[in-house]
Amino acid sequence: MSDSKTATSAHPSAPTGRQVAVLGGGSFGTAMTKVLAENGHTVRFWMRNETQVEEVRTQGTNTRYMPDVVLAGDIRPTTDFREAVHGAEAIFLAIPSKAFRDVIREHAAEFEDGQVVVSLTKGIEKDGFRLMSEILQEEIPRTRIGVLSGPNLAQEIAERDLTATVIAAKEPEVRNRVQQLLGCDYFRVYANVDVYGVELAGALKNIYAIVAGMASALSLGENARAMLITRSLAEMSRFAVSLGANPMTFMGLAGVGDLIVTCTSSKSRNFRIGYAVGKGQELEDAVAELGQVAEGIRTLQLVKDKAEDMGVPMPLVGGLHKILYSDASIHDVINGLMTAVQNSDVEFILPRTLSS
Ligand SMILES: NC(=O)c1ccc[n+]([C@@H]2O[C@H](COP(=O)([O-])OP(=O)(O)OC[C@H]3O[C@@H](n4cnc5c(N)ncnc54)[C@H](O)[C@@H]3O)[C@@H](O)[C@H]2O)c1
Ligand SMILES: O=P(O)(O)OC[C@H](O)CO
Repeated sequence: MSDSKTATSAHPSAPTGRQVAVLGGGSFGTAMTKVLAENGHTVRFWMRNETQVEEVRTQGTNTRYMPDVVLAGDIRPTTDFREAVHGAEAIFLAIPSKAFRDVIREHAAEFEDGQVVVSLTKGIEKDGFRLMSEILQEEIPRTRIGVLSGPNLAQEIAERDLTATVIAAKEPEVRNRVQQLLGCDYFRVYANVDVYGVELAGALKNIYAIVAGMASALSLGENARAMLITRSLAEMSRFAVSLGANPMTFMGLAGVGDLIVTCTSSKSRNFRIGYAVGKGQELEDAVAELGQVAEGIRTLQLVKDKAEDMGVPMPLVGGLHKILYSDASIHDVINGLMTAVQNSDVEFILPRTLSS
């Protein structure tokens, strides 16, 4: 947290009588709980660790994940899943992608018909390349599903820094409800119907944040950073469009917005992993030191395989994979990228003609 700020809660708004649930007691679950509680809603906050529940209940803190944050309002931490979701009009899931399906499957019977269930998770499942909304659709089709994604560093939201996000859902009622529940004077919620594009953008940008962290560690310069972010956008939208996403989604907050923040901020865990590796640290050591999830590492492997299967050129993904898993030197990979065939800038104007 920056020195000049405190993340103590504002006086919560008057109680609204609305009941919501947040599942997952890490950084983002804590930040979203804080927003919802400050907005006057009753928040059932589910996590698996009883000690953490006790700390939230008695101190209003979650020091393992957000050491400087004090929570206020009607927050009911619990390890009891049913108690958390029963009667909640909206359920927000901040569980890492690796555990997402297991948690939902184990508790599928506890969700109620028509409940609004919103994934906050920015990752992809290994088997079948499923996004979290697809897992929800498969495991709990009785519910109404949405996805929230955007330039949303948990720490800044907890500090009430001005932030915007995107709720993507097919049903207008789901979009409207989430906008009402979460929106406030420091948190704006925009709407989109391209669920797949919004969700895939959130997962893909984590890969490029690792690359950007490395570039920062090597002091490659501001021109290089602009090149990297822009070519990342070209690459991730090329991949997503080939899977059916709307290219215009990548012009929005969930696309270029999230890419910018994650590729430029040392508050991003993915960026920090790239920075550490760029400074010479082993990947496993960097991950262990972080102690929180950096989804981009898993996503990189899955996207590389999928892109190769589909024949979609992704030179930045390929280059990062070589650095992390084939012992290629960062300088050799950069040299390879810089001397590859020079292709078109915006592929929607001048189509890419070569596969390099
Ligand atoms: N932190 C952010 O700024 C941020 C912003 C937007 C989206 N997200 C996304 O939210 C998701 C969660 O991220 P985070 O920042 O909260 O991660 P985190 O590492 O801070 O916390 C993860 C939480 O998930 C819990 N968890 C892990 N496995 C579990 C299981 N099997 N059952 C129950 N709980 C389990 C952990 O105990 C921990 O409380 C990620 O997909 C991330 O990309 C994070
Ligand atoms: O800390 P990261 O790298 O997981 O990024 C957090 C958010 O996704 C930024 O929008």
